[in-house]
Amino acid sequence: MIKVENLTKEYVIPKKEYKKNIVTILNPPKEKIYGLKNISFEIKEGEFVGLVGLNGAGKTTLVKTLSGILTPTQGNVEVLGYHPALQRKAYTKHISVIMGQKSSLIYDLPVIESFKFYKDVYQVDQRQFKEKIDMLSEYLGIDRLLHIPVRKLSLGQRMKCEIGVSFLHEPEIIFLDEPTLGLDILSKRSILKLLSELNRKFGTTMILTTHDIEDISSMCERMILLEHGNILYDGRTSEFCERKRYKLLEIDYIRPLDVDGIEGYICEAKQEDEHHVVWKIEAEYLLEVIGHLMEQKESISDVNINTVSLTETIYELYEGK
Ligand SMILES: Nc1ncnc2c1ncn2[C@@H]1O[C@H](COP(=O)(O)OP(=O)(O)OP(=O)(O)O)[C@@H](O)[C@H]1O
Repeated sequence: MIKVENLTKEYVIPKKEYKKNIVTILNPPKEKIYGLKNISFEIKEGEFVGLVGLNGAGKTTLVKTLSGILTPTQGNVEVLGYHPALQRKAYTKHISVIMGQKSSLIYDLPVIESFKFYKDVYQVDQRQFKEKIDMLSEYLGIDRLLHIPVRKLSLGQRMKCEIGVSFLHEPEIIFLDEPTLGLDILSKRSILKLLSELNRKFGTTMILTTHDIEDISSMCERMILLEHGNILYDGRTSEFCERKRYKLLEIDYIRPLDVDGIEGYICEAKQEDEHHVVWKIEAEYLLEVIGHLMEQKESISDVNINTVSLTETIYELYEGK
């Protein structure tokens, strides 16, 4: 459904600092910035993929390239058999793009007017439109919002309406660029849950970008982690979480601990006081370490296990720790 081969996207921008002379004044030098560097992957129909990465990782560049807004500098992008940037008009009938920072709704008019506008844009017939409105308002719980001007909606309510509008023409793919930006934790959860249900109910392929891996860990089976335009990880989210997750073992001890045979599993040891140490262990070695501690339980007065957040784990991965 989505096939990306050796995709590179460069931006050419004016150089900030350069020596001024007659040549450079007449022809100011430019520099290249890489949005994406030679990346390849495929996405199958019905997948819900999380695109994760820090600021500037290339998430928006990838979404814009996949949705036909940007043209690749090099490489090949094929979505639903289309070349998005070259066949944009025919292609956009099959997709929707939701951007957390931008609204596709008409700010001063009641929400229903935006639905009517997109009905005409996508040439949805009147009977289908009525059915869709009924179904979406019930599903998204937006029926009482339809007659309120967009400007009076909360961010969470607006996002539900954005999702409603984006489903009007039954797109095969929805690109969501940080749809939960600025939402409080409850609205965020409710939007993510809705998206996950819509993906399951309609089989719509969804590509969601976020900074926050915790957002996607429960709903996207697959994640692609980007860093400086490269793919750092592409695979099952659960596998990433299991493999990369760290545990913190807080140990209170009476006598010095014997770490023979397990010292290799302790990524970090923080001696908090004379009888209290915190070990950072990769989750997959936790049982072995606990087993080893059990053998010296007379020396130990208490052990607590905590989990390091996934976001923190990703930051460490970026920093190459
Ligand atoms: N229009 C542009 N002109 C020049 N450089 C750009 C442009 N858009 C993006 N870039 C650069 O491309 C790189 C990737 O940016 P992009 O916006 O795709 O990252 P992102 O992962 O979406 O970041 P964020 O989470 O901050 O939105 C960055 O170095 C950015 O400065």
